[in-house]
Amino acid sequence: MESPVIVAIDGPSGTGKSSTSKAVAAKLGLSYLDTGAQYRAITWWMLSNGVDVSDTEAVANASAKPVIVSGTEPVGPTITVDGEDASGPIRTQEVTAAVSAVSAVPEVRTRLVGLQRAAAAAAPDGIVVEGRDIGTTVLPDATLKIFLTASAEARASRRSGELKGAQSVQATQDALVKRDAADSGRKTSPLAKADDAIEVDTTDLSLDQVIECIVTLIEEKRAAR
Ligand SMILES: Nc1ncnc2c1ncn2[C@@H]1O[C@H](COP(=O)(O)OP(=O)(O)O)[C@@H](O)[C@H]1O
Ligand SMILES: Nc1ccn([C@@H]2O[C@H](COP(=O)(O)OP(=O)(O)O)[C@@H](O)[C@H]2O)c(=O)n1
Repeated sequence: MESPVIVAIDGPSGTGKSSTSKAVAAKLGLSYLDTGAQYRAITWWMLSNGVDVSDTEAVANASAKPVIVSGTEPVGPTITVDGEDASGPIRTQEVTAAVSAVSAVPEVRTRLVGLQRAAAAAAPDGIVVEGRDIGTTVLPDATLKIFLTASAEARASRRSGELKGAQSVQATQDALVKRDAADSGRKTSPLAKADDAIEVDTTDLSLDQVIECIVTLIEEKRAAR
């Protein structure tokens, strides 16, 4: 039997990681894990339980408490915190504004990286895992590593399409750039391209083109084994 294929997809916000990873996993019959959703989930728990997210020690001390479970089916990924569906509340702007501070705390990362490696090891046919440090830290031996990029303008316009006018494109772009800087500048496994990752600039590509490109790269890797 073929050994499971492990695909790491990293990159800044709005480059298309989630949409591409889900579609690629569904096409190839692989599992799917959104690690950003896990960082959002732990952040939501901190905010809901009165933990001051700017207090690193308080966040570290609470980091083992929430029970976070991710469902890895690409057509219907799920996330629960202490048994409660968290898929809606983790997408609020309040969580988005706080997540970089929480995800910079080493104890939070150690906890979630453990869950992420366990999910990859448990995937029967392989998995597509998306995030910021999958190729560099979580799964350094991945079969294929992709680093997605896109201009800040393209990313902001994609995101504000999703927010349906709740925020101006400029405000969305400013918030994205600020979060990328925090994620790239933190000490513990910052957002970074692994040396052996393939960079794909999605600025002028359609979602279908990006999906096709990654499916082809995976098939090439499989054929070479
Ligand atoms: N290549 C692309 N061209 C146009 N829109 C895209 C492309 N890739 C993704 N999108 C759209 O951009 C938005 C953000 O994509 P998403 O997959 O959530 O990015 P990320 O996970 O990197 O933050 C979504 O609305 C998605 O449909
Ligand atoms: N592997 C990962 C994934 C996300 N994150 C953090 O989680 C946040 C939210 O990730 P996300 O993928 O949901 O963000 P979007 O790009 O979808 O808005 C990021 O801004 C990072 O602070 C991380 O630190 N490491």
